[in-house]
Order: sequence, then C-alpha cells, then structure tokens
Amino acid sequence: MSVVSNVTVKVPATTANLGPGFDCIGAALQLHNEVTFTLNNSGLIIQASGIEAEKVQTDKSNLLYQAFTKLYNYIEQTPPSVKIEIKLGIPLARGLGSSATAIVGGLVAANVLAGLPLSDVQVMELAIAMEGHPDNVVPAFLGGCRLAATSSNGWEICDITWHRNIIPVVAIPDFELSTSEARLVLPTEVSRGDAIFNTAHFGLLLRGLATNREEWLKAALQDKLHQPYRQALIPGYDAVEKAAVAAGAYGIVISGAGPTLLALTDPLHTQMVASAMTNAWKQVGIKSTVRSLPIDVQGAVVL
Ligand SMILES: Nc1ncnc2c1ncn2[C@@H]1O[C@H](COP(=O)(O)OP(=O)(O)O)[C@@H](O)[C@H]1O
Ligand SMILES: N[C@@H](CCOP(=O)(O)O)C(=O)O
Repeated sequence: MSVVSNVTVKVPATTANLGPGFDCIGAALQLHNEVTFTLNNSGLIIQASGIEAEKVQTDKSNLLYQAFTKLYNYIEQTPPSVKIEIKLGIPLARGLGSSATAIVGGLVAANVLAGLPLSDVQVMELAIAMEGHPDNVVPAFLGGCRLAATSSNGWEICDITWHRNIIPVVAIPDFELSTSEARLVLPTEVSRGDAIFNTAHFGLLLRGLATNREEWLKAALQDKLHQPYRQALIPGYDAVEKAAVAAGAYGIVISGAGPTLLALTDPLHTQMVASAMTNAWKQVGIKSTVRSLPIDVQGAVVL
C-alpha cells in the first residue's frame, strides 16, 4: 500500500566509457533532469518542460513511464495511474545519459510510490537490465565515478577516485546520435592486441584519475574498442581533438555513445580548452554548447 501520493526525483547526467572503459565506467556530472510522479485518477498525463522538451514522448512509450511500469511489473502489482512532470536540463541523444536519467528516475519514483518494496541494489540491478549496460545508470543512481563488473552475485560496484584538479569539459554539438545507432557500428569481436591495449590503458586511466599524473592521463584516454568506429559518426572529431589538446587538454574522448566530446584538463586551462573546442566545431559548421561540469557526487536524489 502506497503511503505517499507524489514523488520528485532529481538525476544527474553522466559521461560513460571515459575512453578505454567501454561499457564499464562512467561519472555523474552536475547537470540534471527532474521528474515528479503524482498519483491521479484520470489516466496517464505527461508534461515536459526545459531543454528540448518538445522531443520527449508523451504517451506510454515514454522511457520514464516504461521504467515506472517495469518496477510495478517486477513486484507483480498493477502500475497506478499517474501524472508525470518532467524538467529537462540534459539534451537528448547526445551521450550525456538522458536515457539513464529516465530509467533511474522512473524506477526510483515507482519504488517510493510503491512503499519501498525493493532495496537500492535491486533498483540499480533493474536499471542495468533495462539499459543493457551499467556505465551510465550506475553513476546516475549513485553519483561520483563508478566502475561496474559482473560477479557471481550480480554486480560489483566500485567507486573510483577522481582527483579534484581533473576538470571535465563537455562539448555538446547541436545534432543527435542515438546510442542504439552508435552501437550498431561496433564489431562483435576484437583482436587480442586491441584487448591488451584497452586493458593496459584502462589501468592507466584509473591510476591517472586518482593521481592527476599528467603523462598517465595523456596516454590513458586512448581506446580501441569503440572510439575508432564511432569517430566517423562525429564530424569534426579530429579538429576538436587537435584544438583541445593545443589549448591544454590531456586529451578528448567520446562521451557515452556520442556525439558529445569530453575533454579532461586542469583548472588553469579549462576556459581555453572550452573556447578551443567551440571554435573548432564552428569552423566545420557545427554549433555547440561547451561547458565545464564538475562531478556530481549525490546521484539520484528524492526531493
Ligand atoms: N526524460 C526523458 N523522458 C523520456 N524519455 C527520455 C528522457 N530522456 C531520454 N529519453 C529517451 O532516451 C532517448 C535517448 O537515449 P540515448 O539514445 O541512449 O541517448 P543518451 O545518450 O541521451 O542517453 C530519447 O530519444 C528518448 O527516447
Ligand atoms: N557504454 C555505452 C554508453 C552509452 O551512454 P549514453 O550516455 O550515450 O547513453 C555506449 O558507449 O554505448
């Protein structure tokens, strides 16, 4: 039996993969979506406001609603009739985890309205199952930078130290790239050489993030599992990379499945890196919004 009639959940954006950590690591960023679910007697109502609100589905196919019903189905209850009010701060299909915010927001809201039948671990595992990979839903749920690995008991989640002087700068272009489309270009098998390359660089990334050691971070952002295949989907990638590095970034990676590009830099170079990325994209005719976004340590919050 539900004890509350409405709930508001705020969920952060994420940047997944971080180069060599394809499908296993991601960090939450201080940019948020917020959603309120209110029990009603008049059938499903969905209202969206904020950035790109007109693009959000307002029927039962809406991902927030899909996640909401997923939890009720899981606990073998009929989902109640609800009004859903969405405030969007994260642009859709840009590699900043908008789908993860919808999945986590819908599941967390359903769990609260259903009287907390599931533990946090159960909710998180449902989120991973819905998204199909853990690297955006886990940091969206827990905050910080998180590594997820399967174990015989489900998932082991590890918090990854992110040195405070490593500044994420995201360059968000004005075109979309859906995650499903960006996954279609990936090979299903990779060579042993590429697997070894990524294992080494991922280890280096974890140590680089913890220590802020410049030469480790510069080398660590390389990847052979997804970025080489996806770069062709992002016009201007090489120009933005060159400009960011010349302005003082350690390097750039594709944020999530793209097309947003993430640069890592230090506090002194943040503004120069941001301007360089904006200008580089402008020169190939692409408008972008470039922002330095600190790591979000809270994750999903019930307000
Ligand atoms: N707040 C939201 N409410 C409903 N659906 C959403 C919301 N945010 C994202 N989505 C759905 O997720 C899709 C984008 O997911 P995806 O292609 O994985 O890109 P992203 O990198 O932004 O997660 C949108 O086109 C939309 O269908
Ligand atoms: N590992 C996934 C991450 C997708 O993240 P998103 O923020 O783009 O949804 C992938 O690279 O496909």
